[in-house]
Amino acid sequence: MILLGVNIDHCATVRQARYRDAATQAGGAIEPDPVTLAVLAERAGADGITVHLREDRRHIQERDVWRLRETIATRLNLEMACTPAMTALALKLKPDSVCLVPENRAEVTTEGGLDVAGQRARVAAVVDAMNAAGIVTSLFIDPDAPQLETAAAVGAPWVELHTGAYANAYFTPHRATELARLRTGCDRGQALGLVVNAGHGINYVNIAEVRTLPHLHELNIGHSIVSRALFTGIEEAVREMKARMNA
Ligand SMILES: CC(=O)[C@@H](O)[C@H](O)COP(=O)(O)O
Ligand SMILES: NCC(=O)COP(=O)(O)O
Repeated sequence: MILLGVNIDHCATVRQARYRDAATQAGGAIEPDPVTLAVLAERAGADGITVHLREDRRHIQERDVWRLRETIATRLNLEMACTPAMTALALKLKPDSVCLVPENRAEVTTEGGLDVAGQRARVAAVVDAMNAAGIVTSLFIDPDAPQLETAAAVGAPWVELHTGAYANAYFTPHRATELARLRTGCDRGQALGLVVNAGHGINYVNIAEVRTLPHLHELNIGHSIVSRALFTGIEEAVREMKARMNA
């Protein structure tokens, strides 16, 4: 069975919608509360909760991650940039796992995978710190051989394959090529002894193909689940995705 990590970032996007900068953000936007959403998602069968604490705090705030740590019953997966500040925060927070992701303030969303091969020493230092603290590290990478091989070489136990290129290509002639690229990545990750997760842009339509990828441990899905929850409620949105993942 493939596990489901529910990313609740975009509940916080709605909450922050009226706050343009850190000064007003601190003014106490309180609803919709991401922690409440996380608890309801768990009640509906979420196997874990994922949040991306971005440096620009466009959605999830630091106070959210501390409240999640105290409240949720499943697993807390903290997505973070490879920075000293985020490493220090994670070592204090002690999430069940961290997922190292690329970040830049100009991006609309996470546009590509972390270039592990191009910054091996920087990534290895964070992985070593997390390994020493007993925190599982996942690397959010494109499904390509140099990234997968470097992920294994730096001692990361998990990878999360970026499914965004496939999701964006779904209605184009490139869809089959991107799915094949992911399939090859899953096989290579398994062969390298890595736990293989996947995420970004997975929805209630493309899940029918994503679920056929081999060796999948967990899918991290957020935007489509939160979007559907606006109409059906989070519990039904989570139940429906779990049913489709494992149909
Ligand atoms: C790393 C990843 O794919 C998700 O966490 C994604 O970043 C969702 O958050 P954003 O929409 O802010 O990128
Ligand atoms: N790492 C992917 C994730 O957590 C959720 O991405 P999305 O479903 O919001 O695109």
